[in-house]
Amino acid sequence: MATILTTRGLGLDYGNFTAVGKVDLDLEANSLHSLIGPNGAGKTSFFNIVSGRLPATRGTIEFDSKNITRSPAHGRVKLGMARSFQVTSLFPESSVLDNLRLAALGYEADRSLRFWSTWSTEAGKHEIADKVLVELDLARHAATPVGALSHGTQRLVEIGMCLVAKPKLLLLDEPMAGLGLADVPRVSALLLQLKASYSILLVEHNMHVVMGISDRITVMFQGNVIAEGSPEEIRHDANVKRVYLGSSV
Ligand SMILES: Nc1ncnc2c1ncn2[C@@H]1O[C@H](COP(=O)(O)OP(=O)(O)OP(=O)(O)O)[C@@H](O)[C@H]1O
Repeated sequence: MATILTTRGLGLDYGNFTAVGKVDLDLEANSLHSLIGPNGAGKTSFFNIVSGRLPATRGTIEFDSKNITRSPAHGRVKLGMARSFQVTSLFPESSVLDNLRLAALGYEADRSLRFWSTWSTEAGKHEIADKVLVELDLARHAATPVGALSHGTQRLVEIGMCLVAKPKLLLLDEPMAGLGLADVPRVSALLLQLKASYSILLVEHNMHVVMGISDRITVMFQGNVIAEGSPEEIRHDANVKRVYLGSSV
């Protein structure tokens, strides 16, 4: 299987503090790879360097066979990397479809300053938004204001706002956070469905979800990788149990 993302010795220091030491990670294309670990392990910092939000202090990142270590965040988006939006980036009074269309237009960075005037001519972008609506089974909510949706459905819209960029790799930061019990299976099922078409790197604290849907799991602790393997391997890893899982799974 092809590898879509490879990091070697990737690290990030905040001044004298090392948040990410030297991380080697290989993400197979069309797989769901989870990054887990206790609070402060460095997962979000790792996401920030992979997405280009923060520059790496050391190491390299290869994405889709290109060295992107020094590429700006928008360059990585153009190459096919998308990071999930937070709830706050949705327009609550606009409909689901309008939010998706705006996101689709927003990915055209060179058009961003004049997107209102090109609204009616952006048929291609509308088409992508329409497709994502169907892909996420949100068609019945197309005209509903996002603010009127349940948390779970809003989370699907957030993921949809990544998909309109037609990414190869989705970086999802805690998609289950804040969801009610009833919404968790719905969002997990969507992630399972998406890995047929996208590669996914997932940071998530819900261990039942992680163990149920991941192909591979990397465990971080104090900035470094302490284990990597299948859910079964991770579940039985003595070191991982000691520092993170305990008897929770
Ligand atoms: N801007 C910053 N400046 C200094 N230290 C930071 C900064 N951001 C994060 N840290 C520290 O870096 C370490 C790693 O934080 P990070 O948020 O990456 O961990 P995490 O694994 O994502 O944790 P969580 O599961 O709680 O989100 C923590 O000790 C944190 O306090």
